[in-house]
Amino acid sequence: MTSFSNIDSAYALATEQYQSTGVDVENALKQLRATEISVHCWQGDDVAGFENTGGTLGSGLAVTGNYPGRARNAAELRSDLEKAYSLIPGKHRLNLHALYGEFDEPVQRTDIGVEHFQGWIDWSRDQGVSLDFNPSYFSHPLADDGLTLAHPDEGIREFWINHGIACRRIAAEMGKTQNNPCVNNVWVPDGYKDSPADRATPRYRLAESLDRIFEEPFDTSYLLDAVECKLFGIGSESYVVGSHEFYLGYAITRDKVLCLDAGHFHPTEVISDKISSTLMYVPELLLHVSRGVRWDSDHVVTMSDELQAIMQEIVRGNHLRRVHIGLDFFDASINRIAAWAIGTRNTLKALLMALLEPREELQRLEREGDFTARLALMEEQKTMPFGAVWDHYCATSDVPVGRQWLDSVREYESSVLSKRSESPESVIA
Ligand SMILES: C[C@H](O)[C@H](O)[C@@H](O)C(=O)CO
Ligand SMILES: [Mn+2]
Repeated sequence: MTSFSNIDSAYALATEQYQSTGVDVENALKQLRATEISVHCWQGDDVAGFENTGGTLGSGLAVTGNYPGRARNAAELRSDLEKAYSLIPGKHRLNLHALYGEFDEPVQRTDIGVEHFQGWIDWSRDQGVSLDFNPSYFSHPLADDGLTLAHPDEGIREFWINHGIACRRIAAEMGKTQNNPCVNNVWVPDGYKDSPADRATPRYRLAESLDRIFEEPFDTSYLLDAVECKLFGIGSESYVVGSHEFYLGYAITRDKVLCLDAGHFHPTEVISDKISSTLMYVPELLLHVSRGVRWDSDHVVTMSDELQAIMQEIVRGNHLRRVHIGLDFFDASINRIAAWAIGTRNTLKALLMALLEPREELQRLEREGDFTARLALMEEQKTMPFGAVWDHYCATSDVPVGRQWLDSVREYESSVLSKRSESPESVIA
């Protein structure tokens, strides 16, 4: 275990070293502390939610693994989230899906209201955790054929439009209560497994449905509408109605937040290179920080080159105020709280690394055409004592330093998670 005096002296040495490159470590930590990551609720229960309809996850989403201890109700999910937040330095948000409402009896998705989320709103106030929201266009009989807002059947389309309208109202209430904008992100699975005969008409239908959903005006100081594209999913391998080009055009023409999910593009295509260009035309971005592996877009976030590039882009472009950083992964093959801790800590670490770059110097060298020095300094940066600054940040934020967080997860696993039944039985609490 690292002692506090070792952490302090390593931090003092690191600060000196960063200072010699012109980097103000305290200022970097101030910016890090001010950045709230929107932690997604669905890692905690394998995207099951609390509708208790017995339906299975579908619409191109799949969670693999059967690690014991999945949260089976809102009380368990909140307890697990509190545990996860206690391992992550800083104050962060919670990203809720509509199917995580608390329902005493079956409620149609068109009829959900803020009352079904009062438990979450009260919890969020007590915890000082602001909420973001998402309509749920999956795990429902009316989404079983893979079409929702672009469905050719008007009645089905209408159902999903009304779900979208209900969700915006809930999100707006959340935003008002917490006194900061709730980002309400729309992702629909719509697409075809095989080559479509008509690529255009479903896209017109999707745009029309979205326009209907967004008709009701809300102040952007408490509701921000975001739209999320995808290249392909399971069952929509040949065609996705809401492609990148579709939503880029939609967000630009309707002044909406564009969501870029790191797992939603071709494996050789990266979202880090899309941040600066899309921000020229849309007001703000929402990122779903994720990690694609082959066909799966949702692995736990690791300290990959792309994660670092995403954070570098945000910081180098001075975009922190216009980019909402959310997470999107689900892994049921490992301890779910550890998954949250690993993914969120990595996201913050990558952001801190980016904040510790001598960016003015790097950009000056580039302007002057000194690409030799630019490359040399970028490479030197990789062996700077970043870990000492991170450890200091964790210690001063009262969260475990280094690998100690894992002990805390293990303790929770044996005292809480292991007591949960393996059956998918749901307990209303
Ligand atoms: C559960 C989320 O809404 C979902 O992961 C969505 O954001 C997505 O990325 C679908 O592939
Ligand atoms: Mn996503």
